[in-house]
Amino acid sequence: FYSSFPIYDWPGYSLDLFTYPEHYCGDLQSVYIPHGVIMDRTERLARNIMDDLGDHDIVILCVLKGGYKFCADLVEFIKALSRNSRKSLPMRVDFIRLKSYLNDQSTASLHIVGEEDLSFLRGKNVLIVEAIVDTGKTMKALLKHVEAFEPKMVKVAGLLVKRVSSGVGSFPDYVGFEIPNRFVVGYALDYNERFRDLHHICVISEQGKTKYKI
Ligand SMILES: Oc1ncnc2c1N=NC2
Repeated sequence: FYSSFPIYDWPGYSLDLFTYPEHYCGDLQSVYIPHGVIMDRTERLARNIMDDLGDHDIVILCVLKGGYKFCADLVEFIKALSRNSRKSLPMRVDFIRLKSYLNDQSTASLHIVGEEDLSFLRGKNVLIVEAIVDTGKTMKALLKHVEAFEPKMVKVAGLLVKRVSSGVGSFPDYVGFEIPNRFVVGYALDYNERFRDLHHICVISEQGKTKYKI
């Protein structure tokens, strides 16, 4: 898979080039992926998904909480394609809530919050939509859990992929951006529930990590 950033150690854009909430002043290091770029990449992923799955009936399984923005925007682009092209993709949208990070460390265990029964996936084509696949441990555990309900097919769309190439995890079928091992926030990605109200995907600063550390 080609790396989406030609130079691996891309530092991100200066914060002075964009707008972001005043209450995060000092808590961010750089704008890593501006909102507009996220949207343009998501639009192309929607076309790839439609090309592959346009003749299926699928269930979108949105992984909360971090995946809610990516999922909402991806579904909007798929809807736009379905009403403006010969192909259309009947979709149902369902949600699963995972909690796997404390501060910026994975807690390794897959913790499903709330409903664990996914029997509605039986015999269905499932597209799991997640904001970030880091080591891949969470996604591997989630795939095992989903497959136990015998879906017809399971595909994964991940906006960001970090270290899965060296980790235990499986590579998503649709990837927005491959990024180096930096802790990023924004576009619903959080650090201890903060920064979900940030438009762009940004690199958190040391001050931000300290300020919101639990
Ligand atoms: O960079 C990250 N930012 C937010 N959440 C997670 C990250 N990596 N794994 C989970």
